[in-house]
Amino acid sequence: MVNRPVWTPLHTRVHRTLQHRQLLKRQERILIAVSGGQDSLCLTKLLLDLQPKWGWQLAIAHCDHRWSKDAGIADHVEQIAHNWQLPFYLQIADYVTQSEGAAREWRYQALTKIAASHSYQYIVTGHTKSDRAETLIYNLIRGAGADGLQALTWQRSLTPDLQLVRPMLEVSRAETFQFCQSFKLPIWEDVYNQDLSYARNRIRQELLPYLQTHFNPQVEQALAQTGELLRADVEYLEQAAQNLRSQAMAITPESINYTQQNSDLSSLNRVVLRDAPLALQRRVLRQFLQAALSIAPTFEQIEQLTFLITAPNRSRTSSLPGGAIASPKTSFYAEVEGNWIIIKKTDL
Ligand SMILES: Nc1ncnc2c1ncn2[C@@H]1O[C@H](COP(=O)(O)OP(=O)(O)OP(=O)(O)O)[C@@H](O)[C@H]1O
Repeated sequence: MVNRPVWTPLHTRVHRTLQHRQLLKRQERILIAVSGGQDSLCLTKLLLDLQPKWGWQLAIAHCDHRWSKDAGIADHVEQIAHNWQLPFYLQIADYVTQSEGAAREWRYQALTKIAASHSYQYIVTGHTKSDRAETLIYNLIRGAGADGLQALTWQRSLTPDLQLVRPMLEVSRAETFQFCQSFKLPIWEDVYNQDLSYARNRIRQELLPYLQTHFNPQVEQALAQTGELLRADVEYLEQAAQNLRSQAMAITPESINYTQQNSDLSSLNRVVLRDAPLALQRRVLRQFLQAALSIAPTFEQIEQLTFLITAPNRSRTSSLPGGAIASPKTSFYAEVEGNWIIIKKTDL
């Protein structure tokens, strides 16, 4: 007789979320990113139990940052994969990453590499509603716009063939803990989670409990909802900005003239932008700078370009960084020529 998994309300919720949001397809090959902590263990158990309904092929991937305090986690996760009879893939960092940010970047690269070499179309992570609330606060303090505050999204493309999916953004950390307890899942206690020198940990352990006690007992839920509302707003605005940008960059005899004169530079028709709302103007200009110079523009750089939409002929920005296309001998700036805002290059 086949042992049916014990079904909980959380199983039903995640199953419905996957259906409703169309996050994962049936029969797909899915790589679960497992750190060994409560969230990714909870996710693995849920997907394993849902697997007969969806026909997925599941596997576990773990990234070893080679931090001394992490010694033993990789073996622990491998043992879990073995017990659940799932394929296990391990990537070990070539060198020890220092910052949280660098570790995260390496981790996503490592996961992408595993997925590409074993033909997985999805990587799933155990991010929760609590992570969403923390990320929102973290980015708010650093001065992010709506894009930073939408924080974690349900899915995004890592490469044209690979999606990152976060199926548990409506589940709280308290719930994943409860779930792991009730199924006696072997959680690895991450010692870094106690270290208050990491901003995220201080937000989780001090700031959120403070807000909960003194301002709103449901603060986590409220912040996660704000993140979700902003996610939909950002998606809509980005799409509208892309449409407007293609109009402003449409090839006309005038623009051909400019591109012939300056074959490597980009131009944008400012007349098309003039009557657009400021929110769209800023987004178009950010996309334009990103595409032309391969940079993530700052607030000030975007503001300088926004000013050019109505500025007199020949107005220009101060020097702009060249990102991937920079060399020590060149610098860039944007200048108004008639109806056009043009990115120009000067040789120093
Ligand atoms: N070492 C690891 N190996 C594999 N997966 C990991 C590892 N660390 C984290 N993950 C995955 O990422 C999820 C989030 O982990 P955590 O919150 O620690 O990372 P984070 O740095 O905040 O991530 P992000 O920047 O994506 O928000 C985990 O639930 C797990 O799915």
